[in-house]
Amino acid sequence: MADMETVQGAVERVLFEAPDSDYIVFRIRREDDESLLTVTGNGPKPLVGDRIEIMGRWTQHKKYGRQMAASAWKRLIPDTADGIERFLASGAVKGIGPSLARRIVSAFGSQTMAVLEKEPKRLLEIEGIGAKKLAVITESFYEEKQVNDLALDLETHGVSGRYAARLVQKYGEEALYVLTEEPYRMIAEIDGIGFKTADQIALAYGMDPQSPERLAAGLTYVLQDMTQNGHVCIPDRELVYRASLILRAEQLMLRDVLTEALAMGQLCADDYGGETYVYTLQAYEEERGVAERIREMAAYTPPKPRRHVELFLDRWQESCQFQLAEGQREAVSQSLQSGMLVITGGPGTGKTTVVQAIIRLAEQEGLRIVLCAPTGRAAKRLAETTERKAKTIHRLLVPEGFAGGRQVFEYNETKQLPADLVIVDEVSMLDMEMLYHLLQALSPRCRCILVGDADQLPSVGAGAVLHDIIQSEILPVVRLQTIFRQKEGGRIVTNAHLINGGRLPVVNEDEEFRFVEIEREEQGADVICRLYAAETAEAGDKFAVQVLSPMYKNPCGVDNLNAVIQSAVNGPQKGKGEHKAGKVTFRTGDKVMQKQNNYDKGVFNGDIGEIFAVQDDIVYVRYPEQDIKYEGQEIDEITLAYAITVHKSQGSEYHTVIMTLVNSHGIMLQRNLLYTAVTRAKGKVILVGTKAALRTAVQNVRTSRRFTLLAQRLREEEIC
Ligand SMILES: Nc1ncnc2c1ncn2[C@@H]1O[C@H](COP(=O)(O)OP(=O)(O)OP(=O)(O)O)[C@@H](O)[C@H]1O
Repeated sequence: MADMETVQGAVERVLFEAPDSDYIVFRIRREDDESLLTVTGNGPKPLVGDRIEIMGRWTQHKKYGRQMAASAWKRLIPDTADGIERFLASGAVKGIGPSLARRIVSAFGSQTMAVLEKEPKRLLEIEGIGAKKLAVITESFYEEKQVNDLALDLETHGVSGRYAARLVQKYGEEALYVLTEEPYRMIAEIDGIGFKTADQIALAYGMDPQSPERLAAGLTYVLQDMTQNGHVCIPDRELVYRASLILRAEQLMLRDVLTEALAMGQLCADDYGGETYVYTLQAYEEERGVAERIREMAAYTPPKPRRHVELFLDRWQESCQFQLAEGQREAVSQSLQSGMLVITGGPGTGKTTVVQAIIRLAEQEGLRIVLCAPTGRAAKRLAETTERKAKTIHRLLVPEGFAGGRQVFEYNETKQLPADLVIVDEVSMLDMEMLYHLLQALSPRCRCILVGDADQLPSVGAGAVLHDIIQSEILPVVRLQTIFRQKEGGRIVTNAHLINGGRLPVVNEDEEFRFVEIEREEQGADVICRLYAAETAEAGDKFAVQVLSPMYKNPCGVDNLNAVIQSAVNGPQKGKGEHKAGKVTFRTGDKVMQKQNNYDKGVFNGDIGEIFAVQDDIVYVRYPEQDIKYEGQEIDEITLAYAITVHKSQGSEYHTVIMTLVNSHGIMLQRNLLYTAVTRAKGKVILVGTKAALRTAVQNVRTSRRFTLLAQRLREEEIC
């Protein structure tokens, strides 16, 4: 381009770094005339002292005068002995630290870089460098050079150079080939590159926007994105339509590419009710596998218990000094005689009591019992209420890494769990993938009992398995309806049932269930902040109080609530450790939540802890079970958790729940969302918002439909 210029110089100072992008401003001293120059642009942050070459355009800043708006920069190999020593001492080349850098440069002077590049064997002359060290140094030097060259190439194509290191690490010398010929491979093969980035790169490197590779990658992206939103499959028309919007491509061409992908076995599809539903291979296998196993289990009738169940129940009732309700008796008597049984009921309807009785009976029968739940918190509670061991399904199956992008477990269809009865609690949180792996690991003679509340929000992962299983009517389902809990939490329980029945909760009759009305939404965050501070002070424990909101945005959304509460209860203070990560600043004392499962660290999506130390770019978090250290990029896995979404609160319990309900939450004002929020509280609920929003939430039974054919497969309807 005509007005582009190239300037070389050494970086003097980094003046500004944007917190949420790679935009930076820095100053260099030019090599040609020794003058200072301010450079602005997006790209990898150079180190002070780096010798760099900048490609850019001159601009005139109103206040700061003449600057260069860089479109790209690359690190140049330093050319003075001093610069080379600084470069080597910076750790840029593996195996060389400050003292070795000094020795090397004093031996080769300004020729050091030429030696490293062309005659690396001469490094053996230096004390402390043997054959092994030489190999490390040469390899690292070569890689550094490759990364640098590739970063420039990316930048000149208008793509951030920050991907260069990962690309070189994965593809080595093939990196440029992948960028130009097979860019969509990066989605599956490079961490942190999704469809959008790969597509940006592909287009920048000249990919035809209508090319079949691009359209196929786009279709898979839309399909996977739908799965992230809870769908197991998607009608082909909707898939093609959505993809056409994202890719700006013709629907007719997309349809051809879809037909080809189906013919090649890259995607799967089934027809039902005049509609074609498209699946990823994995989702297809899982849905069919789950349906097949459930049908087998439904057909299995286990041997009768040796003990007389009615007699057992009479004795058991004596020990707990109350009469079991009919539904509860039915659940216990069916428990050992069904291959698979569902027990569902709202809060306080006696599910735990039934599970305790079933365990006792099964123990007397000498059965090997396994207790599990979808999340760590649910498993922990199950262990507490039953006084037995309980694990997450994931831990129970023993993860053994990944194969072909899929989790592999020690227990599976070939090696089955040593169990005669598996009880799964909190099954509303169970998604298709986890249920698939669990069912694969059960032997044909193992019974399985699913316990949960079908009116809770569906799982975060894909599917609506509890709902589908109940709807299919192929398994015995015991519905517990009598509410037993009367003492603490009684008002919460009755109100939860009122909400679930479409009636307004009884509020402000006592301290247990309050409604704090606000006139303007802008007031909401301050009101909630004051309530949060007062409630945590009263409870003496910040984990006992949880603020919930249906969504992230808006003045009463999670993001703003966290910002307001954090600045009120844990603002900046001299000596208090801080780490800035994008728009959020984490401080010692902050309540934080893990956003995704991290099996290596043993910390899971939704786990809540407290930051107990911050050091540079290391954040230490104390969880109830263990302390975890987050370093560098890992810090992206946590977020502030003074307020969290209702979805993230699923499966957790708190003493006090403060929940916002305002009109701008719009379509998120849903009955099962409010019901889920309210049932998280054991001691107190405080709703903050408007009566109109509360009414809308109670009346709105519209929940977003999830595309799945599990119920139809279970009923063996015609699917082809
Ligand atoms: N048949 C019954 N008669 C009287 N009290 C009962 C009966 N069944 C259970 N309870 C009592 O009711 C309370 C709630 O029961 P339980 O904990 O089993 O319900 P739950 O459905 O598991 O509740 P949640 O889902 O809220 O944990 C307990 O104190 C329990 O002892």
